[in-house]
Amino acid sequence: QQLPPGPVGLPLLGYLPWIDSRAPYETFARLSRRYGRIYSLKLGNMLAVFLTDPQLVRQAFSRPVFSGRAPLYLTHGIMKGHGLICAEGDSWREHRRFVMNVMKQLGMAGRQGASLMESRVMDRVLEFVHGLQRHQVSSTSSGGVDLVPGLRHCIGNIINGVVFGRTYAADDPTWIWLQHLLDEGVKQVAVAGPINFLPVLRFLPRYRNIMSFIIDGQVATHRHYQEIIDDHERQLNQYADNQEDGYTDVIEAYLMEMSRRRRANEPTGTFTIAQLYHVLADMFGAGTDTALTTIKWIVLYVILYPDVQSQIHEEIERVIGDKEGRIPCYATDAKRMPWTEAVMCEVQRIKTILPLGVPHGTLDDCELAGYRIPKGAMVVPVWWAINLDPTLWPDPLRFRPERFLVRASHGEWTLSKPDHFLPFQCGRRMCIGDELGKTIIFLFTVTLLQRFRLTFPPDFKDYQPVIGPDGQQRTDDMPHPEYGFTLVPHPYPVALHPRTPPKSA
Ligand code: HEM
Repeated sequence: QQLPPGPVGLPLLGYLPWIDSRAPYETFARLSRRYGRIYSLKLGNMLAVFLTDPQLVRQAFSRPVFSGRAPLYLTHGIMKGHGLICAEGDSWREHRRFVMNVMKQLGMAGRQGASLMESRVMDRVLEFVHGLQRHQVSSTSSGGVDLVPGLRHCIGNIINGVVFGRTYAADDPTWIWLQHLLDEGVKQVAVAGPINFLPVLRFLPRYRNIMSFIIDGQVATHRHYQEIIDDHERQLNQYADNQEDGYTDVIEAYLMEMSRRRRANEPTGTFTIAQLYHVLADMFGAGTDTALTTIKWIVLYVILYPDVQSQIHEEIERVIGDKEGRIPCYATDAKRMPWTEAVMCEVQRIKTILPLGVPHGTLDDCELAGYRIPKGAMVVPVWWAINLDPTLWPDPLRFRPERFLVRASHGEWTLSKPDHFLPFQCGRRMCIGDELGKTIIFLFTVTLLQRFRLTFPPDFKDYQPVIGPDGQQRTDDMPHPEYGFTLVPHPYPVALHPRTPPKSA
């Protein structure tokens, strides 16, 4: 059997010199047009296999042999396969099962936990919109507001509550530092990308500084996590008799599991404090950046498409109401708001925040689509190509939420997500925070639009709607997004026009 076809690169470097460093996803989407639905190339010494057919991604990611992570320097060399995102084998299996169960018990996963998840998320959503309502006068008259700091603070605190059992005040210096580390860390990891394939680069001064930043940041965060863990241990010792009452966050659950194993004379196995640090960092990083980035794109698109925004306003008015000020509820309102849901899906399609997904790795030699895939290969689902494939999505560069709607037998529009729409990936490693992520995105977006009409401030001209030759508005030549771990829109300010008088202003 042969390897999948693909371009030949240079010795040692492989195809690295030809990759567009600002938009690698464009390079890999372009290659798929030449080599088809599965192709391979060398990145440094590593064989990378690219999948641009969603059926092939489903097929591969459902198989145990494809459930590893690629042996990148950052995941295997720095993170040493700890935590959840970088882990493989028994440690990954045990921790994934454990964390999914904890999320369920905390009401943060699955429909059955809807009400608890709603209330935790909604507290932070209200904090966010109340903060905006206090600033709205200056925002419409001047250069607008930057929604990102408030969003990052509130979304971060949702995850903090679940993971660490604590939230921070917006001006808490520790919190400002933690957010900076995440933000900067994501950027630096992206810049350090080539080290993954050519670890020798880490000795060059440019990369040495980045590696120091990443490693020092890791040591400092772990030190902070240890203080939080110590607090939890003190609490648990104090209330040792009531441990059957259950836990309220991931740290507590983890410590209780370690103590249960010790009392039962079971080996603690892969459950160690070092491993806990990484699980906490993974959940904080994976949960905050993804949801925040998705909301940034949604807000941008509803500003660029005012008619789309008006239709969301109409739906909010009809289902939730503006005037009485009832707060939205994901569990009951989302299914009655197909247009709003379709807009969110269409944004996730047209601006895939993980255009190269989260790559997997092969744990053994195997076969896919008739080709030989060796052990230790990196397997990359090219969502950028899949989500813009004209055979799956007609006129893919047009922003058309209608593509996610079908007319039901009773004549009403309902949401319909095709099988090839997979923003949380699929199979054995599929995102464990999908329900929480969807709840956060829905509640922040809908509550914001319930209270405000959003535009750019009059003097902001970075984004201009472009009308294509067919007379339809297009957005394919908007300012270049920034690509790190996620694809982030070029920053923009927002003018907030209140739709209902704020109650307490
Ligand atoms: C819009 C929001 C989100 C998106 C688009 C998203 C997307 C993804 C994707 C594509 C993966 C890779 C799956 C794979 O390797 O096959 C992933 C993994 C993961 N996600 Fe999310 N995610 C989101 C929110 C969250 C939240 C809120 C959490 C939890 C706090 C979370 C926790 C994780 C974890 C722990 C993994 C690693 C799973 C594993 O390796 O077994 N995610 N996510």
